[in-house]
Amino acid sequence: MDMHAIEFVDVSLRVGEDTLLRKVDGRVPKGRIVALIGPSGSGKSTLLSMCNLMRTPTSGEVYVEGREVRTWPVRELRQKVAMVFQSPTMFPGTVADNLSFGLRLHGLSLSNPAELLEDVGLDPSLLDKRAEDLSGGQKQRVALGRTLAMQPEILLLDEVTSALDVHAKLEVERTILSLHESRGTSMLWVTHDLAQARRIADIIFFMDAGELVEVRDAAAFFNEPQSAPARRFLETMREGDEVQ
Ligand SMILES: Nc1ncnc2c1ncn2[C@@H]1O[C@H](COP(=O)(O)OP(=O)(O)OP(=O)(O)O)[C@@H](O)[C@H]1O
Repeated sequence: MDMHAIEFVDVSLRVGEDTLLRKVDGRVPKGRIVALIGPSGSGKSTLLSMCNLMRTPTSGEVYVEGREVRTWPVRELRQKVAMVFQSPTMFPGTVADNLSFGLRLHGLSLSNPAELLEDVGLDPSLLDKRAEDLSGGQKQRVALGRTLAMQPEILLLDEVTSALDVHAKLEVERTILSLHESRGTSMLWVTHDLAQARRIADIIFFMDAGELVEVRDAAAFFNEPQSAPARRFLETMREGDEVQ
């Protein structure tokens, strides 16, 4: 039995002259939340993209539930490992249409859209509204609901609250945490918000210049980062006003 949702083994990615990822080794244990943090351009989004075959390594392997990603049928993999982005795209049509979008691509329909909407903290009366008329926070919840309709076991979250105001950010964050509790979904969550990383993470992955420099228990990391780049990063972020 494999206890890891995702496992990176010596993963490198080179594009032309550039090395985007350098010998990344790390594990996302099943049912845990890993916050992926680090300076802009350090390779966080690139690392996420290796988990569902949006990109493939130049060398090394990525395992999802013990199976190397390149041996998964791509549709099956993307059902199991779903991604939510910073700015949710709403398709023309109603909220209900948007919730069932992924399932329809697989020739399936959504059995209980009202319940799904409640799961992401929205009122079922919104089902018939035009999705494009929703607020940013509501759109992000619909995007989450659309992803959850596929019943993924692993969620890749790429700065999913950074386009939201503080109130909507906390609400969406709480929604994700309660889904995590009820469904046990494993998560690899990129965030620029250190206060958020402290609130949500079991484990921290700290990246710098394409390397996964620290993989640590979250409390231990914030108490005492071990590497010089992590210490510098925490100091810079604490001086900035991004963190409240
Ligand atoms: N196709 C590509 N070819 C060359 N360089 C690329 C390509 N895609 C991304 N990069 C570079 O790879 C580096 C890592 O990018 P990535 O988006 O993964 O960083 P990030 O840590 O997610 O940054 P941010 O926090 O700003 O979103 C950046 O320097 C980026 O410019």
